[in-house]
Amino acid sequence: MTTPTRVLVLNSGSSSVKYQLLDMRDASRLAVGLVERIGESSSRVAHTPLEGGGAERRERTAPIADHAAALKAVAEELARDGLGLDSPELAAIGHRVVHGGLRFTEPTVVTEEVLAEIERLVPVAPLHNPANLTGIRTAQALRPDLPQVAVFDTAFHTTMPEAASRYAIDVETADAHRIRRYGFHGTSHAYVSRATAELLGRDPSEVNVIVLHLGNGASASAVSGGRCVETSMGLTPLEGLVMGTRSGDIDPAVIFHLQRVAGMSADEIDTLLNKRSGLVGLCGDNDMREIHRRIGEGDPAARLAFDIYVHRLKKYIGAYYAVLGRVDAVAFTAGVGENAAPVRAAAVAGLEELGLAVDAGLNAERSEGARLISPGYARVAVAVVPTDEEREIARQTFALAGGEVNA
Ligand SMILES: Nc1ncnc2c1ncn2[C@@H]1O[C@H](COP(=O)(O)OP(=O)(O)O)[C@@H](O)[C@H]1O
Ligand SMILES: CC(=O)OP(=O)(O)O
Ligand SMILES: [Mg+2]
Repeated sequence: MTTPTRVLVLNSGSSSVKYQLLDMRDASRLAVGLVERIGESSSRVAHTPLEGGGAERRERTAPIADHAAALKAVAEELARDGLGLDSPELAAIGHRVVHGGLRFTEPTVVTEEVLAEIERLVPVAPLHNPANLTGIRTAQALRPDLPQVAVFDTAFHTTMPEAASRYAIDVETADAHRIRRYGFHGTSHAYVSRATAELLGRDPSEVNVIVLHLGNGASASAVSGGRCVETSMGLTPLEGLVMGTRSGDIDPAVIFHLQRVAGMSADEIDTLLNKRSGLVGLCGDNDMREIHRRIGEGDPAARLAFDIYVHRLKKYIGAYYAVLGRVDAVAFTAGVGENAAPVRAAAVAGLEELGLAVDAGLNAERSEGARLISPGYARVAVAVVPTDEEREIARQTFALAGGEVNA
């Protein structure tokens, strides 16, 4: 029998599951897909078979009640292309797990004890860890013989110095409740900071990079010589930048004020800040494409939402510049970072004195891979670097499952 070389990666979010099936002999993708709007009446399943598959992209809407049903839909889609989970070519299943606390600094083979620890962290990642757990348990039930590997969003940030990772609150209280800054999107920050060094033709150990991961959730990180020294998310993925539906930084007293004066409960405020704030709270839309369109029509609420988003981003670029002392590159990634040229231009506008500038022509271009968008004279490279959390999770999963990774 040949050695299995395929890895299935599951990235379970609060209301979606993204997946990729890869062949780790060359890290090529055999299929990619997405189940979104889980729990709504019109969930969408989009499945694209790739290399050698020969089959067409398929899309359908159907009510998918929960993550377990979503995983079943994923298994069915793969099976239709002869890529089912029963395949003997599958070597392992890799899972993105958002919160790993302080304990998980490396990819980890899932055991009952690991599951219990991920469960214990649910209160600090309520939108994410429950979905991750369901993904793992469902995959285990389908393939109990395979290693299930958890790759943690928090792992890359465990190198942050205490000056960055501690909050300035009473130490005993903080320690008793493990309150500190953990940071998230670490797989993406690690991958993109390395890819940026590669784009510059330099070793990651030599370069300082500010990574701006701007998806639905958004975070910034300062990476020095390949190690994370600061990041914008904290105890939970709520701190930092303005996001699609999350507020990012606010004065914590806003919460007490809402409790005491507006009579809101802790759960109501949690929902307000996580789901009804950010871009959606400011203008009713969390999709940057829609915001661009409305700005084009002269819509003042969309304009203000954009300005607040970019203002916060610029503050973080300045802050991380100061933290790093010397910056070699600023890298934009994820849905907004990779696609929204106006966000990139506005975030860097006026920072010429810091050596930062964007070339309008390069910024407006559309292309697949990593690319520079700064003019030749700029001291600091500004780059668009597509992230690929799934491929990175596959690489780490396969390595842990004993495979030789060539790509
Ligand atoms: N062409 C585009 N122009 C501007 N923004 C875009 C474009 N495509 C995607 N986006 C933004 O990217 C977001 C999704 O980013 P993504 O990284 O896929 O998020 P997540 O992984 O958190 O679901 C969308 O909500 C939208 O705001
Ligand atoms: C941690 C986090 O915010 O993840 P996402 O962007 O997938 O919501
Ligand atoms: Mg994402």
